[in-house]
Amino acid sequence: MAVRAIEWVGNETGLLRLLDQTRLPTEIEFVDCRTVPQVIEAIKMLRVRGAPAIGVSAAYGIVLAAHAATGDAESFRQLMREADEALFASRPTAVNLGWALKEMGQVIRDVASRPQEERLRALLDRAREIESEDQEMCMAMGRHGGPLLDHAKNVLTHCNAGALATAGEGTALAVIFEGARRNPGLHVYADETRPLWQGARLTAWELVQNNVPCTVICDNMAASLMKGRRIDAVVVGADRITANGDVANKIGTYSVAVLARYHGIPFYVAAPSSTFDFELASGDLIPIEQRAAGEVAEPYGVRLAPKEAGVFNPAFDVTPAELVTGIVTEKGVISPVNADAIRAMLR
Ligand SMILES: CSC[C@H]1O[C@H](OP(=O)(O)O)[C@H](O)[C@@H]1O
Repeated sequence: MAVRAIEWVGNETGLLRLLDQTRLPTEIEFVDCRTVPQVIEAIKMLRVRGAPAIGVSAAYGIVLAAHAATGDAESFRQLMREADEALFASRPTAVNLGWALKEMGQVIRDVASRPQEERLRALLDRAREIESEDQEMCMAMGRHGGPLLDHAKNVLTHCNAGALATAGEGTALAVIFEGARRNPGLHVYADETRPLWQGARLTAWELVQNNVPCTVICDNMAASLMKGRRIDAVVVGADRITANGDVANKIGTYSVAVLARYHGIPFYVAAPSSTFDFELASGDLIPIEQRAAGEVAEPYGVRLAPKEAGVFNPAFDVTPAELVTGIVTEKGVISPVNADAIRAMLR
């Protein structure tokens, strides 16, 4: 994809340029972040979104924080701790955010007593590594997952787990793009993914940009397509996978997984090792982000429900491991999913 979701511009004193995904698919606009609050606003407003992309953006946010942390070692540590906590609090479900901040935290501890120029260079080097590692993991997930679609005609995906959600080609979409390269007849059904339409606005845009045939459907249409034997496989991304293989992903993923199981359709999850949270035993422990009522009841300022009505707007749900046919990681496909298989593959 020619347009990058995330780009560090310049040297150690540079800035973080983010593609503003709230403007897609009709406008290509960027936001230049020079401060941590600007990065936090972009994450909270989903200008940048997707578990790996959030992690990479937070890593660069730590570099931006260091620009202002020019004092002695103790004041540096204090300011960086405040930046870490503020970035960590921006969105609670995607574990990649916390993972990236932990990685940057190690560098902060290592360089706190060094001159400022050395601090900035070390932090930028690690943030760039996190970005390039994610790019490599996306390619590897494509390699491992693409063959799963060799005999598929139609694949369904939910939300957006593509280049817009990562630093590379995506997770689920990396599998689908490689699947389309190996199997040129592959067609994709993209759930629109209410309430923020990541599927219609972002996944369809990425597929069209990459000349992969796709059809946008409402989230309530997948069942009929499956009943009509129009779906051969499902591939989705993930925001957090717990030690037992339970998967947190965009709201609506669990519904798709139940439907796929009922109709005997393989349900794959694509996620890098940075999406696994071995500190949580099961998915019921995953913090689920609750978002504003307006996203459901008044999108783009159009009132769709009475103000007096309550609104339920969880951003994610949890699919139990037993509904997952396999998890595509950068180290291979874990199937059938279980805690031992995950640990053996990723540790
Ligand atoms: C490759 S992670 C993509 C993952 O993130 C999305 O959530 P959001 O758009 O709210 O950041 C969705 O759950 C995707 O599957």
